[in-house]
Amino acid sequence: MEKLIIAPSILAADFANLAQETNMLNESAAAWIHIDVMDGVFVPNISFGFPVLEAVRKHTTKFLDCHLMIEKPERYIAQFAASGANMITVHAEACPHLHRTIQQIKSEGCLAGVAINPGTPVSILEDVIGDLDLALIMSVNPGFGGQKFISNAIQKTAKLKALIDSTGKDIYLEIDGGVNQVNAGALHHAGANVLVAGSFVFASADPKATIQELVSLA
Ligand SMILES: O=C(CO)[C@H](O)[C@H](O)COP(=O)(O)O
Repeated sequence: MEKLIIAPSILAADFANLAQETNMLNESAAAWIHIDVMDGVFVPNISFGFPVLEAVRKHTTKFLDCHLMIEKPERYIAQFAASGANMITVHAEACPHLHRTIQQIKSEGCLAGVAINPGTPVSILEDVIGDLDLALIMSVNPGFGGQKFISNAIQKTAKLKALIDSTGKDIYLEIDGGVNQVNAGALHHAGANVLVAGSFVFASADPKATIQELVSLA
């Protein structure tokens, strides 16, 4: 089966010890680090922005996967790119001109992703899928870590995998929210090749072993 990338979300990390948390991820089997940016408008929570991204970037050469849960993200793409993002993922629901925003991300030298909420159908991606480097299915309603996995995400993953395959291109298929050892195998089997995991990793007794456990599912 295809290689599986684990992207631990630092939303669940200890922010007072971010350097140590990042160093732990550097030593782990996680290929990516997931950065959850929330604006208190698109989602009912505020997380962090550029200073935290810059701080993590200072301590790692790993791939930084930035998930923007913000309204009209086109206002800030250049600054996220300059702050160290490798992938910038915007929400389809938050972009009045989605195609233009995807092109803007690429023009800043980053890979471009689009995320969809649990209530948004995969079909919304049909007309942009060929332009994407990554498509992300939210398996919780965005805004908070530690929520319960919505199992319908597994069927959505299979639908998105079929859409990606129809392009003939290599496009990452990422799942975010409530990922753990119980659902990770089914998600990978349905076609996901990037799994975000926040609380499952950081609340575990041995985060590096937990990451290795998820990677080993592939
Ligand atoms: O985007 C997010 C919330 O909006 C988080 O990345 C996601 O919820 C991961 O956290 P957990 O693994 O604890 O569910």
